[in-house]
Amino acid sequence: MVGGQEPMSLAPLALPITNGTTFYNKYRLMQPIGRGAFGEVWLAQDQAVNHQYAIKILNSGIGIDQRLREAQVGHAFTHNNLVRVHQADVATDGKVVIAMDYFPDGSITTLANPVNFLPLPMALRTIIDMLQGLEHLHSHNFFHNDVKPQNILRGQHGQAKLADYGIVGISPTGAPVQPSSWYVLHAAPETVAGNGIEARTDIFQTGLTLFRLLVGLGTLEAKFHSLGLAAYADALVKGKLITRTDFPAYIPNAVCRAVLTSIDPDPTRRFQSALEMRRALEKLSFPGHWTLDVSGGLTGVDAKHTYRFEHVVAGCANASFTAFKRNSASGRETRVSQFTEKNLTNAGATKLETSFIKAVVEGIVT
Ligand SMILES: Nc1ncnc2c1ncn2[C@@H]1O[C@H](COP(=O)(O)OP(=O)(O)OP(=O)(O)O)[C@@H](O)[C@H]1O
Repeated sequence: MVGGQEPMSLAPLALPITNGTTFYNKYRLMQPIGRGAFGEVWLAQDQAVNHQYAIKILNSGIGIDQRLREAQVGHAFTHNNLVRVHQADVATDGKVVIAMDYFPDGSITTLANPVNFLPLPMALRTIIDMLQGLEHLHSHNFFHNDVKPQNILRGQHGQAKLADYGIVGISPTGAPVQPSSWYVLHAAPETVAGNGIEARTDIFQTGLTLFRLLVGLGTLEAKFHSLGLAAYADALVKGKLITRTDFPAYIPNAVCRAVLTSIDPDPTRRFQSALEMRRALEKLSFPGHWTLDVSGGLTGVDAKHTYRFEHVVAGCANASFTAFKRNSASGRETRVSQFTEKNLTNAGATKLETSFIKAVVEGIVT
């Protein structure tokens, strides 16, 4: 059970963190696989049972109890969508070493296309999976409080696994608790206002995570850098940081609404539970989506075709829009006459482009 009571033994030596170092006579470090604010993560071989683990080595900047709590939370739950911690220990130099399941595919951020977003079905699937992990944590009154793309790992069968329990809040009753810290890009209004974290705070962070998966992993960071901390927090609190216009045309309205509901500044207007949010997302299914091809152009994809378009502007009142679809099996490309027109204004061509993009997602291109 969580609560600082796990047995621990002191490792005899403060060891260097480098290839070949062996912790606790069994975890032999093989290669670094990631770095966070509080330490680093290594792939290690457990020489006793011949199995690979991810070893997180947490530096001594924060108290041992708090760092061990991360391990205790990760050890307390066994769930298909939560990363499991197997063991933890404290070295004599104060480093905390945590052994957890190793996921060779890393975080879902590795699936992003050249402009840093995930295909719509993959983004929705990831969040639906991850919400099941959150449901499990919430059912025990644990609030994750660090939901973000880097903390969602890819399991053996492609399923999303929520990781990193470093700033989890544990509530005896389910009431809000004060977090030890929070991730500034995803800070919910109630957290900024000093009212702590609760299950709906994780919903807020999940909404921002979904937004980043759909629109661009770096989108919030870019807003943060252009606005500065105070204006960014103010916009989040007022519900103005992300509006409908921040979503490109290839994100369906129902998905935009789900994101905007989950990041409503008023927790009572968000999805009220991870289950409610999951059920809402499970209803959203689209035959097509758009991604970027290697040359930087948008490419539509569905089960049978790929789609592209040419939007040519020859003068202020002389634009044309041509839509194409290519049969994926035969490779044959044809024009889509329903969405092809000449002698348009640029605004008219842009309108047709938006309609085509949406039609591909909704599967209504004939
Ligand atoms: N169990 C694991 N298996 C495979 N890769 C992992 C595992 N745990 C973490 N990683 C990789 O290491 C990276 C760093 O993880 P870590 O939890 O230390 O930091 P973070 O979440 O990125 O940052 P912070 O600690 O600042 O929130 C992750 O983004 C992921 O790519």
